[in-house]
Amino acid sequence: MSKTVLKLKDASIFQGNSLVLSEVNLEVNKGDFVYLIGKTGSGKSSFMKTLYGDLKLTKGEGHIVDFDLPTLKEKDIPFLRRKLGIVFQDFKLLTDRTINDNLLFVLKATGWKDKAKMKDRVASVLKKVDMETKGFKFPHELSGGEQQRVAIARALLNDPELILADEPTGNLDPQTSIEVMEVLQDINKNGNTILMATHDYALLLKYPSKTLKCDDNKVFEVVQRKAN
Ligand SMILES: Nc1ncnc2c1ncn2[C@@H]1O[C@H](COP(=O)(O)OP(=O)(O)OP(=O)(O)O)[C@@H](O)[C@H]1O
Repeated sequence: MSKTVLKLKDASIFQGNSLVLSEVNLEVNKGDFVYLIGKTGSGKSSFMKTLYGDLKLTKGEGHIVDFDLPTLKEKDIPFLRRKLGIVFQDFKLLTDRTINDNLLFVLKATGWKDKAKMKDRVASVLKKVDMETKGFKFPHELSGGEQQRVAIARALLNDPELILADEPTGNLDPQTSIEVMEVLQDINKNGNTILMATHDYALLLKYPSKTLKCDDNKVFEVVQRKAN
């Protein structure tokens, strides 16, 4: 049986006092690629934030990579995030240092000590996203698509059990979106589990996969018709 990396049962997601999503039930298993879609304001980001501990789960049950969300303490959040790889729409690279130093910074912050192993790890994740020759560059010297590939490499550093990608192609043109999507597809084929929020329906059609939709304060699975 495949391992469950995320499970929510009758969960409600709030922003302050306002209810964003209710009766959320879902399960993501190891190796899955799952889309989360829905129009602006439907709750995709709030949903993602709940999963990485930025919003508290106050109602219902939630379990993610061996962490229990309702009882998650502030001090547990860094440990939860070490088991997750998070990719944002706006890349969030540190602009004052090179790509290599961006990645080394994360390794240092997550307890890595051995310099040679750190260097190898950085080279290995950059290779996975086809950026192994660009480590010496600064973020502003890279295109948006390249920066996002680096952000994906950064998410892979600690071998995450689940990658949460919140609109990873939201700032990219259609062709570059496809290139970034190819990277995500590749790492999924290599065994990484991915939950990706998007409003890019073209990507869904091109790369069909399990799809959850936020609408009317609920999350439900959409059955995609396969193109003949
Ligand atoms: N920090 C906040 N404080 C209060 N309400 C918020 C906050 N962030 C979002 N909301 C509200 O929560 C609801 C869901 O927003 P959310 O950002 O999760 O939607 P979304 O589907 O991710 O939208 P988008 O695609 O525009 O990012 C909206 O009604 C929004 O106004």
